[in-house]
Amino acid sequence: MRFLTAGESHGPQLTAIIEGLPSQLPLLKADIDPMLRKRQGGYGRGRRMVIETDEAQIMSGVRAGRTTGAPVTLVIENKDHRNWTEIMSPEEGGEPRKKALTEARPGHADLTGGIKYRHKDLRDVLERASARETTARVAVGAVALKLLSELGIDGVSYVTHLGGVDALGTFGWDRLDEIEASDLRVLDKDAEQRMRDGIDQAKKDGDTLGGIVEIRFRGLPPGLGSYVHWDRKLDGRIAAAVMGTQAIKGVEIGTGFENARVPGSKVHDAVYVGEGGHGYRRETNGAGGLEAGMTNGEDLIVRAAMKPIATLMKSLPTVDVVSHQPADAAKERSDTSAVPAAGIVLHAVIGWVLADAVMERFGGDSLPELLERVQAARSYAQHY
Ligand SMILES: Cc1cc2nc3c(=O)[nH]c(=O)nc-3n(C[C@H](O)[C@H](O)[C@H](O)COP(=O)(O)O)c2cc1C
Ligand SMILES: C=C(O[C@@H]1CC(C(=O)O)=C[C@@H](OP(=O)(O)O)[C@H]1O)C(=O)O
Repeated sequence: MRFLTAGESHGPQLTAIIEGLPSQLPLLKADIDPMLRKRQGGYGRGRRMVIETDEAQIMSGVRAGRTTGAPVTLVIENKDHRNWTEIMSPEEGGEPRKKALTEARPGHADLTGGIKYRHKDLRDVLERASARETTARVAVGAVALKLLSELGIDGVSYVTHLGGVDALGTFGWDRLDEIEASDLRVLDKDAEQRMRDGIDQAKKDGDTLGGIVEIRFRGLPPGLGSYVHWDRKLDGRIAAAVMGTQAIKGVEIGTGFENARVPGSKVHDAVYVGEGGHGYRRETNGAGGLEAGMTNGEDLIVRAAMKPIATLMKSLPTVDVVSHQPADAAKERSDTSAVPAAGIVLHAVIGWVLADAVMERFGGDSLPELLERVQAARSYAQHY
């Protein structure tokens, strides 16, 4: 499968085209919109999220609630565009240049993007670098998650750290409702309050905060991805999708970094004969569900570090790219922290990688065909 996204942060809309979905997949707008709404949430987001009420329009590839096998086009309107029509107009004229942004923000795409694409109004850079684009990837990911759910695979994201405050890392699938009920997506009420206080303080100080999110999937059949060639390894493909997300600066699978500190006997997950004498089971999951670039049937566990937002109200020193004089970095309207939202984005982009790996391994032009093949592979693994 493949997809492309297009659209600027303050342009009229975001567009995504997905190609390669099987036919007969039940798909409604209602399968996509709740995830878009979740991505907008989280304590610490800026005023833009009050303006937008993201919803997807399905413009092709679906009839009567089922995919046809043709490319699926998704459109999400930018409600804020009405305030930016002159500035974002594709027509020539003086108006679009009036609000030129020239004080490059350290940590954002501004300076290098300006040099690379020869822009002196850095708005031409930030409009596409902006994480507004993640709306389109979440819409695409929601479709991928729908496909996975038909195969009995689902996932969740939650926050384990925000701006110096740790939340409980332990997780049980029975606590899903608790995660969804928290606007910081944490399981620990005490930590949640301290995170909230930290965000309030950062906002007062004109500063920003980052954090760590964990994403888990369950129900994955063994053997997605492959060890036979580097670019087919699923851990690499997941890491690329995670690192390809705005502001993500670190990724870990299972107990990744901790593994470097302890002996192998404390790292690797011993294998035992499965329940009733069939199949296999493990009692630990340090591998995070991946061995040699393949799913091993255990839960997939991915952790990602988000840096603090680059736009600071207490500006960092920079240089004006037109006057070439020292300046304070531009103050754009911005989030103070967007860690829970990043978790939703990562849930979506990992969902895409998994759905893509499912289609690659099992193929099938229609969902019933795909289901038969997945079922056969699960049964084979059970009796291997
Ligand atoms: C959900 C989400 C919201 C974000 N909101 C902002 C924001 O309001 N202001 C900002 O400067 N950066 C924000 N970012 C991060 C920037 O888009 C990102 O730092 C920038 O594009 C530079 O890319 P890099 O951090 O990956 O190097 C956000 C990122 C995510 C994932
Ligand atoms: C629009 C979104 O996030 C934006 C991401 C972003 C950035 O620089 O990445 C900057 C801000 O844009 P604006 O100046 O329009 O408020 C965020 O609001 C969104 O998440 O939908």
